[in-house]
Amino acid sequence: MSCDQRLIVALDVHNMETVQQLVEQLGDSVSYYKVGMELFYSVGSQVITYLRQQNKDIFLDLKLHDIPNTVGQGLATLTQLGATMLNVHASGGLAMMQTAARVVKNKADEIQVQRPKLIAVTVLTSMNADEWSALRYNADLSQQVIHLSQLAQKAGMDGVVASPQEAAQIQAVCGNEFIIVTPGIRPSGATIDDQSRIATPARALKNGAHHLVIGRPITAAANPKQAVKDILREMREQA
Ligand SMILES: O=C(O)c1cc(=O)[nH]c(=O)n1[C@@H]1O[C@H](COP(=O)(O)O)[C@@H](O)[C@H]1O
Repeated sequence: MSCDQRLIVALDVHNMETVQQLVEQLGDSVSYYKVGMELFYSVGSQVITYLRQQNKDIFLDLKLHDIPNTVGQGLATLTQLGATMLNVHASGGLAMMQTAARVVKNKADEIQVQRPKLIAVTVLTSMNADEWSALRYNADLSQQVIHLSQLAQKAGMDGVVASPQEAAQIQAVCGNEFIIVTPGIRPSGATIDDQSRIATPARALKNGAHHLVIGRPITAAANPKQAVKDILREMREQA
């Protein structure tokens, strides 16, 4: 089974033993993994070292959201770990994202490594219309996702994290080169869990997503390797 760079498997587990079991089991069928808060806060940078040794690409998803200086200093350290992609929250604002982009570029140049891609989280895929209106922003949810995508592009981000339901609109306003990463992917019949704005892998790709982030439908499956196989087949049918 060949791998597909468009699939990013979210390693939302909290020890190295489980990581190694999953990565060994999935073998060559998966080349790109996401390390998020649960795993990074539990085991630290050893998981990045391990995945690099396995020649895997890594999306280090720590969703930084703070004042520009703090985010910049945090990213300067993270840039040294060797992840393929890092992220911040777009709602941290234009100045914060500009600082983030500048710091990552400067640090990568300084230590002579490939610059990690830097993307911005728009509105979390777990959020539905009711929850959104309780936050009392002026724009409606999808308008806000598009607005934050444009702001991220203006700040020099390489792309955004958004739901597959907004991907087509983002592509229309930000163009094909702007990376769209979509979690909230559920193959038909899968448990929805805490996600809200979801789509199938096929629909997400049709809408213009470059990368699909998929966690529990694979990691909690009785047979994760078979789950990947089924998802890759569906993705290829869309190619
Ligand atoms: O930045 C992310 O990766 C992210 C953003 C978002 O809006 N929604 C979202 O679900 N994610 C992450 O994507 C993964 C989705 O996992 P599953 O719901 O298990 O497929 C989780 O690791 C989330 O942290």
